[in-house]
Amino acid sequence: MSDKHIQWQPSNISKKDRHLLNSHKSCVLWLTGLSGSGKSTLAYEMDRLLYNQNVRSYVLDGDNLRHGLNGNLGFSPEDRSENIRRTAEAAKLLVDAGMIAIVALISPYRADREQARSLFSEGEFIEVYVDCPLHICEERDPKGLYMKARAGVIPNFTGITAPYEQPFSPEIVISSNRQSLQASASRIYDYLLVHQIIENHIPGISIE
Ligand SMILES: Nc1ncnc2c1ncn2[C@@H]1O[C@H](COP(=O)(O)OS(=O)(=O)O)[C@@H](OP(=O)(O)O)[C@H]1O
Ligand SMILES: Nc1ncnc2c1ncn2[C@@H]1O[C@H](COP(=O)(O)OP(=O)(O)O)[C@@H](O)[C@H]1O
Repeated sequence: MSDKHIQWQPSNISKKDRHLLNSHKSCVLWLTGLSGSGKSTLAYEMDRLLYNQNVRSYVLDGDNLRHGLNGNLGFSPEDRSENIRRTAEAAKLLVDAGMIAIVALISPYRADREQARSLFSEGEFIEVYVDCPLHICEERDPKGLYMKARAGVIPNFTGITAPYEQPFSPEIVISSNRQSLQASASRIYDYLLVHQIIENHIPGISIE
């Protein structure tokens, strides 16, 4: 809650000025989906793709944020809401700084995602549903967490003992069990081009 004695300090440089400097617009790519659906893999692939096209981007990954900014939060519905609120505020700062913020959070509740969306202007919040059937995520189990959740070692595990609410109308749907990683990244890249958030840039430094 903001205090009535705290005033907003305006900047001399607008978001539009930063877009001019960067030669691209800014937005948030909000990747939501089950654990193991491929959010982090896709987020970092997008980051590399954008970097190689001279586009400023940065990944806010749930696991990483829970080591610092969100380190005091657990997995109750209230803590997940707070996790999403803080991450959305951090993404808003990156968008204000002229960057493409790539958020990879399970963000299982629709209401929390809608709250996050409400912080942004029209067209700035791009919800990407990383769709993957639970049984495939469980087969992948890249961190062995589903096994622990089934064994009762991890409580409130999304998809097993806690809910995941699918988005009703995400801007982009990725089926990570049917599309390759490269095809998924290209799909998002094309969305950014079509919506004139980025243009085809002259490639700069290349990261393999
Ligand atoms: N109970 C429970 N449920 C779901 N996930 C769990 C849980 N406990 C730990 N983990 C690990 O934490 C990562 C999810 O963190 P998020 O910040 O993305 O979650 S949330 O958006 O607040 O729901 C998640 O990362 P991803 O697998 O990358 O999604 C897990 O590695
Ligand atoms: N098309 C795909 N897109 C993303 N990940 C994929 C794909 N196919 C297989 N995978 C694998 O699925 C796993 C997804 O793990 P991760 O990216 O950590 O998911 P999440 O961040 O959603 O928990 C990785 O081991 C990745 O290699």
